[in-house]
Amino acid sequence: MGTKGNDLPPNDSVGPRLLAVLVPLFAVALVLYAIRIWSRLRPKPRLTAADYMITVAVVAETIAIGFTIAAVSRGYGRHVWYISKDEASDIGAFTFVVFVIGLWASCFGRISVACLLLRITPWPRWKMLLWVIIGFQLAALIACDIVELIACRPIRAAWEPVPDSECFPVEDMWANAYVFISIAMFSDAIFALLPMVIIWRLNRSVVERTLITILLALGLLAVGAGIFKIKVLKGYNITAEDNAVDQIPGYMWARLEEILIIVGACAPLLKSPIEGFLHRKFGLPLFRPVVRDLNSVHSLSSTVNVRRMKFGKNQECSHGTEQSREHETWRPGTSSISTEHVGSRPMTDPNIERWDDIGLVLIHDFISAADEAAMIAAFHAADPRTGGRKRLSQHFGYHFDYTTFGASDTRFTPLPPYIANLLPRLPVQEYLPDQFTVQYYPPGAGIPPHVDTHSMFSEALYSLSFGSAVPMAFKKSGANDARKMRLPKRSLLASDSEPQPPSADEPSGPSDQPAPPHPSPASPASQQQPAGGTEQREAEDEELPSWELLLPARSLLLMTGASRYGYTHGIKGRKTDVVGGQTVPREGRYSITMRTTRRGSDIGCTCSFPGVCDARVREEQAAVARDAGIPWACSRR
Ligand SMILES: O=C(O)CCC(=O)C(=O)O
Ligand SMILES: [Fe+2]
Repeated sequence: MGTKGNDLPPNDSVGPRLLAVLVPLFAVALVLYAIRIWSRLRPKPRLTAADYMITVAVVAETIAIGFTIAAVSRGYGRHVWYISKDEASDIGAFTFVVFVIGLWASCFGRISVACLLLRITPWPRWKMLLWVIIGFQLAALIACDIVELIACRPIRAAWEPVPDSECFPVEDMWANAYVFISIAMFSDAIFALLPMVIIWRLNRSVVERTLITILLALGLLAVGAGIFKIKVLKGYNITAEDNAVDQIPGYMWARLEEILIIVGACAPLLKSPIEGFLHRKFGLPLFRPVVRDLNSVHSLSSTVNVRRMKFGKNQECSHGTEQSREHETWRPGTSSISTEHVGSRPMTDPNIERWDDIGLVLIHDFISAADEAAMIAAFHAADPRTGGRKRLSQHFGYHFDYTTFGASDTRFTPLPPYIANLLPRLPVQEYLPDQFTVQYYPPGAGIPPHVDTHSMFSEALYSLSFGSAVPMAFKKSGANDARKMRLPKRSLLASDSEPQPPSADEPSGPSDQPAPPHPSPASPASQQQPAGGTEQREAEDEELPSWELLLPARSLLLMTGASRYGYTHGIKGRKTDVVGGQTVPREGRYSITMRTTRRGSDIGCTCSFPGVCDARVREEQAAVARDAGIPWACSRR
């Protein structure tokens, strides 16, 4: 020993202080992890790759902390002169395990964050980057652990003196560590940056976005710990006699980094539990979209007394089976819709027509003639075709996905100014559309009757009409529509590039339906669930209320509640329409359909119109198949 007698430092240990920092923080990480997994398992299991990855990280860190405690109990943290040979050997072996396994905790923690970001990132380039990061993390983990394990022959020489052993040169081991640290820092920087970019583009309330950002920012603490680790490692002398004690600060920062990665990865998932807690304890509203009074946002209505528009309880697409069962009593024709209310105008503003009982609002002159001309020019600058017979579509924001009737996760086209400028003026401001389909309907083109997918899009749907007027046909959904939902293929395809199958629902010829709408009350027969076969169902569906509503050029239609969930809408493919008793030839008509996508656990629907809810239909099909013993793979949730 080089240091003798009085020169020896006192026989104390920094080990307990090391544990005093690491153990409580690790306990916090475990609690966060438990809450995360708990919230992902209830009401029904929704574990994703990110959850499995973080579980690997937590198991690895549990082992690392366990071996750290074992090492401290054998004297890790004491000066070398007060440790026996056996203790030194144990400490060396235990901390060796921690170095090898600790890498798993940090790597799988980062991979878990990457999996989470992959789910919410719409941009393919960022997705690619995330996959590259996952690849690098795995490669670095494997390479680092292999180097650690083969560095010394025999392996024991890595932590205790062994005669005639051979180890890699110290410089090579440092190079290995620096490569790993660089990859880690790069990944952490991306993880810190990317969520900010994504979250602030989501159509969520500012409060919600701020909460998610703060929670995600916790991950930045791990970056800080990584920087400290590098700092102390730089000053570390591996050949110093008392190097086990000198190692402790670097050891502590390395474990802190691992634990903070786990904390950072779990924290954003706590949004829902925190939201629920704030709601229960302090009565704060849930982060749910709320519908604003048209008066307060729309200049056209600023001087009139518009009835406040809210989603009634039986119109809201809410979560919870109990509530949805309760709503199953809803039948076409039994709501408070009657000719008394429908078609009347409860306000004096001639620009706004509304049918509150079915949640339908039509705002006339929503855009100016100059805006209309600019929109038409913008559409044809991108697609000059006007002579065809088929509907043409252009997609902005998340593209409409004609295979799922939802929105693409990956295809996103930034909004042109003419669409972006509409957003602040939309009546429902609490959530804004992020899926836009601009369509051109040449004379004779239409769109089959359909209910926009319940599970994939939020309640409010918009259709902005321009170019010319067209009657939109509404019909209460009946058993026949429910039957159609069960067919494997439905199609709204229409553009030349996306051929539209012929639809029996699109007869040509003049309309004999007047506008504005006057749906007749349903006959008692239609209020019963039909018991007979297809023909009987179709016959009964014929009796359901239907009407056509003329959508004038420059008007904005807002569908919510029953008109959104419980009615089909469509445009008959005709060359002429009867408007006010006059036969009017159709002209080219344009529309912008605006929808808000549901993502992740928001997908799915237990709303008041289960008969035509696509999510419910899939669940039913899966249940039937399960009961019949047929393996069924389809479940969107
Ligand atoms: O063109 C319209 O106004 C409506 C289009 C529509 O219903 C749809 O794309 O789902
Ligand atoms: Fe639609």
